[in-house]
Amino acid sequence: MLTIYSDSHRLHHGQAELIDGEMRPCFEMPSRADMVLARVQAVGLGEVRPPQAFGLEPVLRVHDAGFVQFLQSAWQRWSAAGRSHDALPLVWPVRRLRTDRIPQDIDGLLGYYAMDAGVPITAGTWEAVWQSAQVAMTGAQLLQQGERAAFALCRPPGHHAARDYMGGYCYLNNAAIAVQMLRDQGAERVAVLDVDYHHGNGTQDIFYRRNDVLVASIHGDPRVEYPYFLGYADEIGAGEGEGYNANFPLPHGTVWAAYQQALQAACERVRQFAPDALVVSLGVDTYQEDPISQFKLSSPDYLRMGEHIGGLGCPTLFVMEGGYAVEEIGINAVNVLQGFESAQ
Ligand SMILES: NCCCCCC(=O)NO
Ligand SMILES: [Zn+2]
Repeated sequence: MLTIYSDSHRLHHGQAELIDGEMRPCFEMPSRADMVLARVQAVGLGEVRPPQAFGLEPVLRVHDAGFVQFLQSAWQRWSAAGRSHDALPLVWPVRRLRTDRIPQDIDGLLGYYAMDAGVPITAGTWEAVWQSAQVAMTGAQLLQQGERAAFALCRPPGHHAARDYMGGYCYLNNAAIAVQMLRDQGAERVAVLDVDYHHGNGTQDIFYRRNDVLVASIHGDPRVEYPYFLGYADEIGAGEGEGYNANFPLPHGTVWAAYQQALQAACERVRQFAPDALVVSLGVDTYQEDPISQFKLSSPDYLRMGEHIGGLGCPTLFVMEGGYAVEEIGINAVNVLQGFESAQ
């Protein structure tokens, strides 16, 4: 399987995130991608290629132009306010505050365009985010060119980013951008299977009213897990998109036996949708040792996960999302890819 990777990811390394009521070192760190790349190379998964350059147009097929412009200019605005540490929001527009007016001040803009305090912006963030999206688009192009599968080793991740907001370590929605590129290049129907521990609120939001993209997600129950405010089973899509969104929330402590049942149900939804291509949001924070997550999958379970996905028989683009047990992230992510290949 081909891997697409850009070393530009290390330009983004937030110093701290607000978690459990205190500022702690960011879990989303450069070594995550280094460990996955090392495992790809150690097992000889296949060639590792740099991303192609696709420009802004495909990004603007998914994201709001004002949001993208904010991402491009946020560090400069933050620096112009005399600050040299990471940019973080300090206020958010919750219920009955106005969002029909966009603030001009950087602190107002950060809150307007962020859903949480998990998205530090540094001097190199935009370049890293930009290249991460190019990595995903390159993967989409490889599928269009006939590859059965490809692995977009994206960092930062993307599935919490919606059309016009960032959050949960995500800035641009790499998987959604790849989906839209596949649609624009001829795929009639594209399915997204999100196996990250956290609900991909951004991906759901982007495609919620559409029937050309099925989004199926297995994740921690939002009653007790981030992102808390989306990801319930009764979110089935709206308008033309009704019936094209499927959430499979699971409780803390979920082990493979229960996870597998949800995965089989999600795969059945994909099978029924009969997509021309499948994009897998591959987070491995479902791992039993993950520091911020509460499922209990073991490393061999990821081989099984890959087999289930391979059994769908679709051209598949894997897009790296979360996973914070850095020592095992490479083993677990590549196990999915090797399990997939064994089922081809
Ligand atoms: N700081 C709150 C938790 C952020 C979750 C990031 C993630 O892994 N999403 O898939
Ligand atoms: Zn996650």
